[in-house]
Amino acid sequence: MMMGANATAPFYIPSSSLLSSTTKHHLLPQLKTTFTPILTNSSSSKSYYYRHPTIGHHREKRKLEGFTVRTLSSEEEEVVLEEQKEEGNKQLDQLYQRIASGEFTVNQSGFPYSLRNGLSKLGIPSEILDYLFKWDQANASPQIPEAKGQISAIRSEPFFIPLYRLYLAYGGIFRLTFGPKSFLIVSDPSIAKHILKDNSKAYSKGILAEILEFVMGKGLIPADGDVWRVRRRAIVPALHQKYVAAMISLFGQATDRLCKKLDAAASDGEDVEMESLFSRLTLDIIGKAVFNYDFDSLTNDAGIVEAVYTVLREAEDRSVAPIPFWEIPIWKNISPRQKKVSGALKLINGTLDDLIDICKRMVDEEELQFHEEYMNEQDPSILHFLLASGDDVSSKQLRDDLMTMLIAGHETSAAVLTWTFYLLSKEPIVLSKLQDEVDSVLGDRFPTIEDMKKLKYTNRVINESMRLYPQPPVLIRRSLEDDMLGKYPIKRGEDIFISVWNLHRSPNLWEDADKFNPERWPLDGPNPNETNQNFRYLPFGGGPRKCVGDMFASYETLVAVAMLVRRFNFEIALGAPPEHADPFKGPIVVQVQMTTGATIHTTEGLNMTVTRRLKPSVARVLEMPVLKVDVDPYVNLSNGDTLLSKRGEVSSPHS
Ligand code: HEM
Repeated sequence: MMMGANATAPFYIPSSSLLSSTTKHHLLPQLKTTFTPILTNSSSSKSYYYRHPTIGHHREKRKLEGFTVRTLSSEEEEVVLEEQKEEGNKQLDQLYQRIASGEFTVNQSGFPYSLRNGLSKLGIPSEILDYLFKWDQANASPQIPEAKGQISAIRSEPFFIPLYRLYLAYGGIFRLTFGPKSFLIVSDPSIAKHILKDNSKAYSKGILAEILEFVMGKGLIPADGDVWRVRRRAIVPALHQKYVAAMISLFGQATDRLCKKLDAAASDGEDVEMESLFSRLTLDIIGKAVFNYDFDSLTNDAGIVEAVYTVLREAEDRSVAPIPFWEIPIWKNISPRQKKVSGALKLINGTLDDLIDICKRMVDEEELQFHEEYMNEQDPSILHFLLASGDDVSSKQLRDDLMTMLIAGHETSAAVLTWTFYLLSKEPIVLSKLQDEVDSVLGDRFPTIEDMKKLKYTNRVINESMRLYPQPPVLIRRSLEDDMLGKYPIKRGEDIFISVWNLHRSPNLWEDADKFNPERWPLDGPNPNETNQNFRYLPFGGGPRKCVGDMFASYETLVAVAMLVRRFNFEIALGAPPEHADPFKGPIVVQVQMTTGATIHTTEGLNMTVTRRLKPSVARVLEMPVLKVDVDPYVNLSNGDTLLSKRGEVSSPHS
């Protein structure tokens, strides 16, 4: 699809006088789907502004016949952006006023506090009160700043967004109270390091373990204490270097299947919903990698694939549910949804048991010489390694671990890919730089382990995407004993959210924190991680419970991004969900909305238009005199392609 000359210029539908309120009522919903509002009913001008990337397209223009529509001049555009910014500031001011009014602040209790409060109301200046109550302050421990609110305030948007606003107001640690529930929200790198690494023994997975029990049992993510120690020691060796290197060809083959699907969509001119495709890509990969099972979910939707998604959605819904409805005994038996979840779990568990049996038989028949980098060529899966290692474990525990890895290694990688492509669609310069690197490193080959080090810029793009969209956006812990967090004492049993989102987007820790800027990570610098970034960057967590699949996931996303951008260009599709001005970020426009379960999802999918790329080298050849031969490069082929596009497209990679 060609872009018009004013491709990104906002359009302006002059004031409401042109649109009667009935017309507006009937037409605006329609216009909204076609022309995305960047600000409606602005207070100063009562006008409607629209921005649409393909406004130059004839079909779109016709929809506005009967209305005066014109492009905003650059001065007008500035006014619009200024208005947006003002609107954002106004809302932020309102939030601060509400905070200052004490709406969110829990009253401290006790006689000294009441006395001080009473004297203050009588007009005694605060300096005098400070002097009088010095003894009280000296004896009391510092109190963690406290905020309270309505659960509905958090449920209207992804919960980490209000947590970010409260962080800006309350700082690196504060208590958030909703009715009887209370959480500590940590957004300070040194406190995060203390909890995750320095004093990690004093913390458990808390609520997370309770929520995930139904699906992961005592698998590695929810497990604590001895079970965790034993299982971690058994599983980590299975992800040795030789295994991860072997996985690279699996990543390549799976991505190639996705390329074929996109190829078909590009030929048919159909838009594609990339979020679900990424989810299927990573499900296919993790199934093979963990227990040698081909879900083939890119072509198959039924049975086990549907069961996996039923269970995943349930786990995600439970993780953001205000009350544990699933614990109501009668609910389990009568709720159709809960019955569906039980059925799905039964099917998955049965399949896993079968796979464990098959693998056990394979291991029994094998002439086995187990060593550190052991790998069965026919079945390099983690399950095969564990059984061959003589892992002395119950079938239930093994199943819990497999299920944990299936979930942990699936939605996370899919979410990283989704948001990376979303970010790339917004920054064509980054995309073309990325394509240059991939062209020169890979050519038409499948990627190999050696390429992983060479795809430096691709890696930086993914590092930056994981900074802006960390998966998961918060890490959950519970204190097992009294402890000190910074200068604040805390009691045993505190539920803690470490907001990776806040750490990764803190204006105090990052320059232009909200900007997608892969260049912030120098190509010749170290690969950023929690250690060299002093716990301000935690894409894979940190300390003893750091992700066991970090290298696996890094290579998986590298291969997928490299192979996809080599072959295609990606743009947000026409008719994708409207852009919304985010009042808290001034003129920055978010086009794809977020929602959460365990990872950050889009609300309506990532709809993209995918077009095949022309190889730069071919384009250059075509500019040369060679073109004088009798072949018209633009001649139409029977399938609607031109010869140019046929020749210029990057062919399917071959090993
Ligand atoms: C880009 C993809 C991935 C991201 C962003 C990611 C992120 C994380 C994070 C942040 C943690 C720490 C959780 C915490 O401290 O509470 C974690 C733990 C874990 N991850 Fe990943 N992960 C990814 C891929 C994978 C893959 C592919 C696997 C398996 C092959 C995996 C397996 C695990 C396991 C088993 C744990 C728990 C470790 C433990 O508690 O000892 N992850 N992951």
